[in-house]
Amino acid sequence: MTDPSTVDVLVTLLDDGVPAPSYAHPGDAGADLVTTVDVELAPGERSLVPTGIAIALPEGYAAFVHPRSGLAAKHGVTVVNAPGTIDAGYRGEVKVILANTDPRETVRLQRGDRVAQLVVQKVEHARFLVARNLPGSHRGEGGFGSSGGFGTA
Ligand SMILES: O=c1ccn([C@H]2C[C@H](O)[C@@H](COP(=O)(O)OP(=O)(O)OP(=O)(O)O)O2)c(=O)[nH]1
Ligand SMILES: [Mg+2]
Repeated sequence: MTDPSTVDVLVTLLDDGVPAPSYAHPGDAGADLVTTVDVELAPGERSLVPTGIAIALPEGYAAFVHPRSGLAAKHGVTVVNAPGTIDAGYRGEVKVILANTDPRETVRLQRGDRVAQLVVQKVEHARFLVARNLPGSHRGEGGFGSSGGFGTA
């Protein structure tokens, strides 16, 4: 497999001992983010978690904070606003809004744990052209399960 194309992103490390984001495997889409603090999440609780990094994305890019599937599957930990959007112009600390969806178990995360992953993507800016009518399409206005789905289809 060939490696994905790359883009240079400047990172400042705001916390000694916190690594720059890194990809666990060469072809991974997401670079792991760690928490700089210990976090305890009771069932249903959420927390704004610092990652110890700030980044400068080139114009025309954004980064998206995604949950990690292992934490989600094993512990019910997710990112509330998934995917969180990091704008190219944002220079503050990247933070992750974690929540514990498990109905019973408290989750304890430790400083240095990888809690989310950052996906860097090219983004387009739209010119929103106001029109009275939109061109027809096969789907039309159908949505929200119009193509069938579970059980009663
Ligand atoms: O998961 C996230 C989401 C956002 N941000 C930072 C970077 C982003 O550029 C900024 C604003 O995010 P967003 O536009 O989603 O939040 P908002 O509620 O619209 O705030 P604002 O009025 O500052 O745009 O907050 C994070 O660090 N983590
Ligand atoms: Mg905003």
